[in-house]
Amino acid sequence: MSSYLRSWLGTGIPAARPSPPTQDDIPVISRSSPPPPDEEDDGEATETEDNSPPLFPSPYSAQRASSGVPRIITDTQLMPPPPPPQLASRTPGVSSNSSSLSAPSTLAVPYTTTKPPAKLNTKKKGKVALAPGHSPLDWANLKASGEDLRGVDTLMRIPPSVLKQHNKRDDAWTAINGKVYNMTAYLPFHPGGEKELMRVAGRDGTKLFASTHAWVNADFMLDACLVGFLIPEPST
Ligand code: HEM
Repeated sequence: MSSYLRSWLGTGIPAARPSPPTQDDIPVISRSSPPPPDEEDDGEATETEDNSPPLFPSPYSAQRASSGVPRIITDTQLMPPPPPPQLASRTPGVSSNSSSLSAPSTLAVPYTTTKPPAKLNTKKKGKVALAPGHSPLDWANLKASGEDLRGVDTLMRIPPSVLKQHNKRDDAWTAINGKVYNMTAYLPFHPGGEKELMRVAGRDGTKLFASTHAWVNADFMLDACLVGFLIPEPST
């Protein structure tokens, strides 16, 4: 049994010992311990309660006598730690691995924090400052007011030649997706400005409208301004 324990406890302990420990090398055990086996033991429990666990190895075991208290081998003793990374000479975001084909170092600073942000398209997209009382909400209120924004009594079939005549600021029509709108009242409400809106006055503005803001619902914005439907030019 003791040889088994010795082999178990001896795992990882350097084989070469300077000299076998003497009795003086064995640590003094100061706590109350069971009497040595050669002392008399009447087998009765002691009166004071002793809840301390027995010492291991047993204070009088051959194991303790021969080798002293076994050393506890730590992981560091078994396997030396890796060499420290060259933190001082490290360039943030650049892998210390020289191979360009290798995977990026996990210590590398995330790409997003090292790369300067791509230049945002700061070019003004053309939103203009609308005059007071010409916000989108004001336009919605004007539409709902019931005021006549069409300028015509009935919906018409409008050929391009007729549309072309309504190309002035005070009389501006345009066709979008086959519907013709009188956009005169809307001009000061247009977030892109009157000038841009006038580019489609008197003509089919479907293409320009869609390429500028396909997300805008022209049918909803100008429903109160509908004057008719675009038809092909009648042949003469
Ligand atoms: C005739 C129908 C049109 C209507 C109902 C209309 C409506 C609108 C609306 C609601 C916005 C605000 C969009 C937003 O904030 O997302 C807007 C912005 C704009 N519109 Fe129009 N628009 C029309 C035609 C045009 C045309 C023909 C042009 C000419 C290029 C144009 C140029 C612009 C521009 C440059 C902006 C600012 C875009 C931005 O800020 O991103 N619009 N328009």
